[in-house]
Amino acid sequence: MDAHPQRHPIVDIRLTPVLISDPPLLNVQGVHQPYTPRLVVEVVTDSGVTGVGETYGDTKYLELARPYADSLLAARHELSDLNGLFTLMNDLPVDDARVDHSVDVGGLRGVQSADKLRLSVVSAFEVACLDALGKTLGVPVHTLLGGKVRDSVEYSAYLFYRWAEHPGGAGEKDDWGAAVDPEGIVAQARRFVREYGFGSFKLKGGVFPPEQEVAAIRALAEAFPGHPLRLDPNGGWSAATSLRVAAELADVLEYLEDPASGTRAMAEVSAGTDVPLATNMCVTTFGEIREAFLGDAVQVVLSDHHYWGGLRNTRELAAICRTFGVGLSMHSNTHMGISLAAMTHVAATVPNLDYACDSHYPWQSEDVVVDRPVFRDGRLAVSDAPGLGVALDRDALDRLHRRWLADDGTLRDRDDAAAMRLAPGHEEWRTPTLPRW
Ligand SMILES: O=C([O-])C(=O)C[C@H](O)[C@@H](O)C(=O)[O-]
Ligand SMILES: [Mg+2]
Repeated sequence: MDAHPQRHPIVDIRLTPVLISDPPLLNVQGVHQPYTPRLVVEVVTDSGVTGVGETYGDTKYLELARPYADSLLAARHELSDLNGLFTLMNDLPVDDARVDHSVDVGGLRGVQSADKLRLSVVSAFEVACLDALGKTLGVPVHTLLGGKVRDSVEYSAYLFYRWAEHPGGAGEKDDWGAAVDPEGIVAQARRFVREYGFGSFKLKGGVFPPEQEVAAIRALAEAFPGHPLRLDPNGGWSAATSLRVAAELADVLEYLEDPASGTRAMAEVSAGTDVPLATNMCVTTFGEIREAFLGDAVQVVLSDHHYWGGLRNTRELAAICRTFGVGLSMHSNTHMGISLAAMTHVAATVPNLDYACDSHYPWQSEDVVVDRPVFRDGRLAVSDAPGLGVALDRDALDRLHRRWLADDGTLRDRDDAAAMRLAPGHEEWRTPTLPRW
C-alpha cells in the first residue's frame, strides 16, 4: 500500500476580474449598471490541472482574493485540503472600512461582515479546487459532494421590471424591451416559458407601489394558472404592508420573499400570515440562523454558495434547514456559467431542495465558458463530466477582462443607486431607506 498518498500542491493561481454585460433590471435600490464585476479564479496544480471558480468582483473581494492567493501559493496548498482553505483565510486581516456598514450592496446581499467577505472569496477557491480535484480524479463535482440525488435541477423564471435600455443607451443592447406594468411582466414571462420552459416565476418587486406589484402577480396567476409564483421586494415593505400583500395574494403565492427587512420584522409578518416567507437577506450567515429559526421568522432559506462559503457549507446549511423543517432553495445575483455549474452540482446533491432555484443567468448575454448551459423544460442537466464540466473560453475571458481594465473605476463596484441617478428624472435618487412602503 502506498504510504504517501499522491499530493497535488497548488502552484499557480490566476485571478481575472471581468465586467459582464447586464441589462437595466430594476430593484428597490435602483437599476443594474450596464456591466457587473465578477472575479474568475483559476487554481493550477503541479501536474498542470486547472480548476475554475467565480465570485463577486467588487474591489473589496479583489483586495482580499489577492493576498489570499499569495498565501495559498506560499504554502503550496494541497488541492484536496478544502478545510484548510478556511483556516488560511481566517488568518487574513479584513479592512474594517470595507465592512463598516451593516448591509452590502444596499442590503441586497444581506448583512456584511468580515467573515462573510472572507467566505465569499473562499467560495470561488473552494469551487476551483473541487473542479481541479474532480478533473484529477476523473469524477464530477457532485461525486465529491457525496453524489447526486437527481439528474437535473429545476430553476424558476426570474422576472424583472426593466427599461428597454440603460440611460444614455450605455452598454450592450437586447431585444427584451421595457417591462414596467403587468402586461410587460406577463409578456416577459411568456418569453421565458417559450425559450427556457420555466414552470415557476419570481418577480423582483420593491420597484413600484405594492398595489402595482400585486396587480402584476394577479396577471401572472391568470396567465399561468396553477404555476408557483413568488414576489421579492427586498425588504421594501413595512410589516403592515407585507401582511396586506400576503392577504391579497395568499391564494396564488408559493412564498413571499423578504417582504420586510430584518429578522424581527419578518417574524412579525410570519406570525400574521400562512404564506411561507423566504429569505436571502435576513439569514445569510450561520450566525443568523438561530434567531430566525427559533422565532419562526422564515420558512424557506435561499442559499447562495458565494456568501455561505462554498458548496460544502451549502450542504451544511441544508442539513440545518432539514433539522428545523425549514425549506431550502437558491438565491442568485448576476453570475456566469461557472457559478451556474457550481450551483447545479450542489443542488443536485441536496435531498431537501424544495423549490425551483433562482438564476439571473438567462439575463446574461456574455459568459466566459464555452458551450453555455441550456435550460430545457426549466431545468439544467447535471453534468457527469470530470470537475464542474465547464471549459473556459479564453478569448471571452480576455475580452471581458480588458473591459474591466479599461473602466475608470465607475463600474468596478456594483452600485444600483448610482446607475439610477443617470436616468432622466432620477438625478436625486438615493438608496431608499427601508421600509419604502
Ligand atoms: O433578493 C434577491 O433575490 C436578490 O438580491 C437577487 C439580486 O440581487 C437582484 O435583486 C438584483 O440583482 O437586482
Ligand atoms: Mg431575494
